[in-house]
Amino acid sequence: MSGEKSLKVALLGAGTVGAQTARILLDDAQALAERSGVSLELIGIAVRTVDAKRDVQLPAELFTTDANALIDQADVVIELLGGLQPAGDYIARALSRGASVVTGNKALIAAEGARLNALAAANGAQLRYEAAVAGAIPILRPIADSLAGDHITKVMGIVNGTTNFILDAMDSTGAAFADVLAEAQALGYAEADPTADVGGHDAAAKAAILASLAFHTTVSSDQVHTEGITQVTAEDVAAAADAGYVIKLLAIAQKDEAGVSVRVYPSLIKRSHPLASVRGAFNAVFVEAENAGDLMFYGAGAGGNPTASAVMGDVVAVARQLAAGAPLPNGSADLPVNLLDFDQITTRYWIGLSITDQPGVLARVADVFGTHGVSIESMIQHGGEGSEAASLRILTHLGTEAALRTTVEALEALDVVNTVTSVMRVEGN
Ligand SMILES: NC(=O)C1=CN([C@@H]2O[C@H](COP(=O)(O)OP(=O)(O)OC[C@H]3O[C@@H](n4cnc5c(N)ncnc54)[C@H](O)[C@@H]3O)[C@@H](O)[C@H]2O)C=CC1
Ligand SMILES: N[C@@H](CC=O)C(=O)O
Ligand code: NA
Repeated sequence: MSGEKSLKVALLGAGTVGAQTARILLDDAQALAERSGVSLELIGIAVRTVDAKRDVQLPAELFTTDANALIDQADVVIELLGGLQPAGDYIARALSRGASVVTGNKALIAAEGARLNALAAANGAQLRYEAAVAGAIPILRPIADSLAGDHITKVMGIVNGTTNFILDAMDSTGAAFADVLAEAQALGYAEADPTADVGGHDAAAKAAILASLAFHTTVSSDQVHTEGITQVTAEDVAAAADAGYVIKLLAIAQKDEAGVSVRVYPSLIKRSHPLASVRGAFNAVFVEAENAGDLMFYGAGAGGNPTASAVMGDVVAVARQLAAGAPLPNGSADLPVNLLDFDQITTRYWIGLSITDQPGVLARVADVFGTHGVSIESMIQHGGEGSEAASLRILTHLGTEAALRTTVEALEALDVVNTVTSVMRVEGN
């Protein structure tokens, strides 16, 4: 396709992100042509319903319900439908005929990225997905290109806008999470099925993509230890605040001599930590590399316009490469991965207990921690006077997940413990 003065662009989907992408393609056509070295002609938009109400007024003649016919005429296909299918088949169809693809579909890339990347390479096509991780933030290209001469050891960040929006509102207004979720959905941050957000699966897909690129390997979302925020209560948020912490859903990909660990869970971080000030639907990602040291990337992690910006950045990158007829860069996603068992991970923990307040109870609880090799940093008790139950929040020093699991099991079996109300990790310094 090199040497063409115009590239035919097919858009699949005109939802939150697709509609804004179409707007930019149409409104900024001249600037995009100048930056790409080739003009980008939007030849059609595949949708389910041609006359559905949309966020942006778009020319009716562009709409079609025949995605396959549209893909078969395109040089570049932008997939913004979401979900594994039919998005996966559409992308494979495009790549198989040598058309390049830009997508924001983290669920699909985290599940089938290796196969689709191989298909792209085999057909001389490009597959780009900057929008899939942390919305508008340029993070995949910095990891894959700017840091290609370094060794990344850790990527840690807030990569889901919906859950950050919810946790931030719970922290600043004391709201319960169900009340804030509807607002995040209305603002276009949430996935079509918001359980992907609140269950941590969206962040897990992003963590898998980050780990794959950072460590030049293939990690899929089902290899990511995943916990969401559905169990986080207003009481947890308030107790964390009292202790000087804020709760954030973190995605962490880490590599050392022992192996690679990729995990997503709600974590306490100190209020003075830079991630604590990431508010609303904003995202932030820390990258640690051997030579570069610490880097931080921050910006809008969700929403139509920010995500469309990342999509369009990829479209221009694809177009430049096609216009130049340059050979595709070599990827290096083929190193074997030694994924650590989650039990081997070491962090600090914050454990909430409802206890029967009676003499000697604290000593018995402390003894359980000691017996399982988890050392306590601090213990805070609330309530209990004049009533039977008291709440206890315990912060530990470093311990393994295996030790934590057996500690929690032993606590649950203790007659003075009514329930273990929460178990969270503490991250950052
Ligand atoms: N909304 C956001 O903030 C972000 C979204 N993304 C990703 O971008 C993609 C699109 O997300 P949104 O625009 O938010 O979703 P959306 O649900 O607003 O839009 C998707 C559109 O595709 C249409 N669609 C779905 N299946 C179809 C099919 N088989 N044929 C024709 N049309 C079909 C839907 O009717 C809907 O209009 C997803 O992969 C999502 O994960 C990525 C980053 C941020
Ligand atoms: N639902 C996602 C959208 C962007 O990836 C989020 O909330 O971050
Ligand atoms: Na991004």
